[in-house]
Amino acid sequence: MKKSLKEQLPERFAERMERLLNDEYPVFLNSYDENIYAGLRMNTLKITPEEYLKMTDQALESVTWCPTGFYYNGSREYSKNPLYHAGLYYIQEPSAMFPAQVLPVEAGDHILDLCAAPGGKSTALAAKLRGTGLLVSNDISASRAKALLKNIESSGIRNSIVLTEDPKHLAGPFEEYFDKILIDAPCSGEGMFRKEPSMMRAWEKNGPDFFSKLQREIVDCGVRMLKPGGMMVYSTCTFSVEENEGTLKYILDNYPEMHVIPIEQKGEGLMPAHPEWVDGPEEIRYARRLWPHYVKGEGHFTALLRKDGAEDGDKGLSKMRLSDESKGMRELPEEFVQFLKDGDIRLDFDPARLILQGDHLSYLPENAPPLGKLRRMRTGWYLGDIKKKRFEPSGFFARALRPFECGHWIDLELSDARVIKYLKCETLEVSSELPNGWYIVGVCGYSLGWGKVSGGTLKNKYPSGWRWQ
Ligand SMILES: C[S@@+](CC[C@H](N)C(=O)[O-])C[C@H]1O[C@@H](n2cnc3c(N)ncnc32)[C@H](O)[C@@H]1O
Repeated sequence: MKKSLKEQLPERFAERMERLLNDEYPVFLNSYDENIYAGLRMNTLKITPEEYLKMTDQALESVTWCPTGFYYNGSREYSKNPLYHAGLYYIQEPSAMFPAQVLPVEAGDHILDLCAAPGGKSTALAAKLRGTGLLVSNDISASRAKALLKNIESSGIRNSIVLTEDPKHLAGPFEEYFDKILIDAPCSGEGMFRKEPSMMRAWEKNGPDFFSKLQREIVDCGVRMLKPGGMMVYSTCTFSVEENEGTLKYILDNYPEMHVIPIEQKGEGLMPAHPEWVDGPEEIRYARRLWPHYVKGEGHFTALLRKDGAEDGDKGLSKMRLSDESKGMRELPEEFVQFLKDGDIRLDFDPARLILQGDHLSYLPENAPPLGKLRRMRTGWYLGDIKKKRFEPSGFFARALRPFECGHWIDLELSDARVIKYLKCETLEVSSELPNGWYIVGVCGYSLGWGKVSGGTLKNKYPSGWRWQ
């Protein structure tokens, strides 16, 4: 007979939890018999929750600790919905919405998401920035960062840089550079055993001892990169004391300028952390534990910290120690100008922020830092390629455009069969009256990608890697 989830828990894990939770342990254990919760978070760069709820008859219940988050029934319908493909919402485990919600983001902030793949928290932080400032999303794993890049691009985020560096290589050049930092640390994943039972096997190989050491190395880098007066979120999806209260105690012991501060965001079932478990200072209690027997979500831990010192308001200007090898342009390339004119694109581009790397034309976020030789996947808004004296726009360019920014826009109703055909990269029939040229194909006013019209037929330019399966 197949073992229940409870019976599959690693023995050492079960023993530790029993010791930790005492009388509460049986209730905690029973949570493994309960269903997991599926969540989605609205991408407010594109739509507000109110606008989305008006558009749909879906029954969505609010996540109490995230105003843009909702529970849904877990049906595949949500990931097969063209509105999902248009980047209107991100599918995210409800407890995982808490850390980005907790970071108080202000317009113009320079934010670092240090362990960012696959981008659940980066996409939320970008939405909070509302197109201002800069988001640097980093993950040490280049393979995991591919998913991060796709999520950033399909969410229509223009002001981000995606790096794949070891945090140790970032700490020097970005010393005291960031206003806000989120460290959603690699961890032993105990809080995810119910959702992803395969993590139990991984835990047996590398558990809390392994991860708490790694977390300390990462937070050392994070603290260095935080400006005086800046704020940092530290989060994990594990229960272990070493990786949660233990890492906070490590930060407080080693960096007297860092303090754990109260989290303003309220929500049902959020519980205080436990300084007494590590014989640590009382302020550790401000951090929040999300236990599966108290919240409608998986296990998580989140702390908000502040570094002493006054914020100087001088966002992003710092002692960067890298040379700038990607200089902006003096004027817009001819091919790009022609494309903007033909596609009736109503945006002003500052040539000094345009960079050409090989064929790739990108638009840098305002005051983007020089990156020297740091390993990167994207520098800003990747617009397209200049090839054979022509500009070929990227899917990312399309995704971040809104109807009032582009006159050549073919908008389809959700019920139009051509929407799915488009997402499957098929050719579409369009009105023969449409002048030839590049067009955005949109659904309900939200951009999906490019197409090229010629004599009543639209040649599909949807990125093949994004193809509807
Ligand atoms: C919990 S996951 C991050 C999830 C992500 N924040 C999100 O919301 O989608 C932790 C990430 O840390 C990355 N990681 C592991 N070791 C790292 C290190 N030394 N520096 C930076 N990232 C690291 C892993 O590749 C993994 O993607």
